[in-house]
Amino acid sequence: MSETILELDGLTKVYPGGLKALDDVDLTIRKGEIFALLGPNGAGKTTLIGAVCGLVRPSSGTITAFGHDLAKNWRKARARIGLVPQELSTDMFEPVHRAVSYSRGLFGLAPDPKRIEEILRSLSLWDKRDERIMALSGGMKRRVLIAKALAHEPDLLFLDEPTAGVDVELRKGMWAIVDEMRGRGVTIILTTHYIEEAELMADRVGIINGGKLLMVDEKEAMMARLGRTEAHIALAEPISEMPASLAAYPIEIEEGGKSLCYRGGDGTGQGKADVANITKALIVAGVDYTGIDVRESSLEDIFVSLLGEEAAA
Ligand SMILES: Nc1ncnc2c1ncn2[C@@H]1O[C@H](COP(=O)(O)OP(=O)(O)OP(=O)(O)O)[C@@H](O)[C@H]1O
Repeated sequence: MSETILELDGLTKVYPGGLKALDDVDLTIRKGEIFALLGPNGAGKTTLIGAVCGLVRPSSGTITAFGHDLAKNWRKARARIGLVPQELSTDMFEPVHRAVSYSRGLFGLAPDPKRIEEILRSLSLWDKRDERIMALSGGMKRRVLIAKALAHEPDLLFLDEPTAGVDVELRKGMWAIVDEMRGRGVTIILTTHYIEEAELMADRVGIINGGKLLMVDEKEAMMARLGRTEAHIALAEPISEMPASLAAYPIEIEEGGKSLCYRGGDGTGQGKADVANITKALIVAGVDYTGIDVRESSLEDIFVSLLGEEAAA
């Protein structure tokens, strides 16, 4: 088990006015992992990041980063944490290079032009280094945000919706950058609406809604535990009754008898095996079919059904 670098214990934030944006959140982040925090709008993701980065004062609970209690020793821990916020709020009039160098200095690190050049080059910003940030495209501005966060060589990096509103190409570029940072041993916590992004990048996933962390698990384990298989079998002739040999399966007659729908399995291949057995049983029962469409559920299906269950509870 690798080293814990961030620990939230009972973290709660109640905003003035009474809104509970974080509700007793416990979370442990391990060195080197990519953790995706998934949640709908207003779930509390940005508040959680803000609490760790010193932008939001927790109402109760503790945050321990790199062994320091943030309430007592904020500066030491904060110097090792980078934040790529959703939007650029300052520096608009500054040239790229100066803004990024300045970010490094903010954390008390000595100037290191070589390192800044390396960062700017890796983000394809070197050619733009003398341009004012305001003159850059949205995608380039986002890269500047990343460059600023990397300038002080953080060990823990927060990416708040890194690819919201960016085109597919830049999104892929961003994933490549995240991958490269992972390779350098940086621990990454990213928030995202794009579940595909979590599915692709994350080692572990946390699902947050209404300030509550509903579930945290290894991505693969979550998908195996909560995943389902859905199969639609189109029949050659409509049927009105299910063959008796299929009674034990989670299967229903749909489309007025024209198709059968199987919803079951456990995300580990059981569903596919069931579907194979069902098709054999259909042949034995003399029910002919013309096509089968099998789909394994995605993290998105799991996410949607978890939120749905919570709303129904
Ligand atoms: N400064 C504030 N004062 C009062 N309420 C706030 C403040 N900041 C956030 N909130 C509220 O707290 C809740 C959580 O907001 P937060 O920004 O953390 O959610 P989020 O998960 O990051 O959402 P999004 O995906 O839309 O960015 C929301 O209901 C929001 O309106």
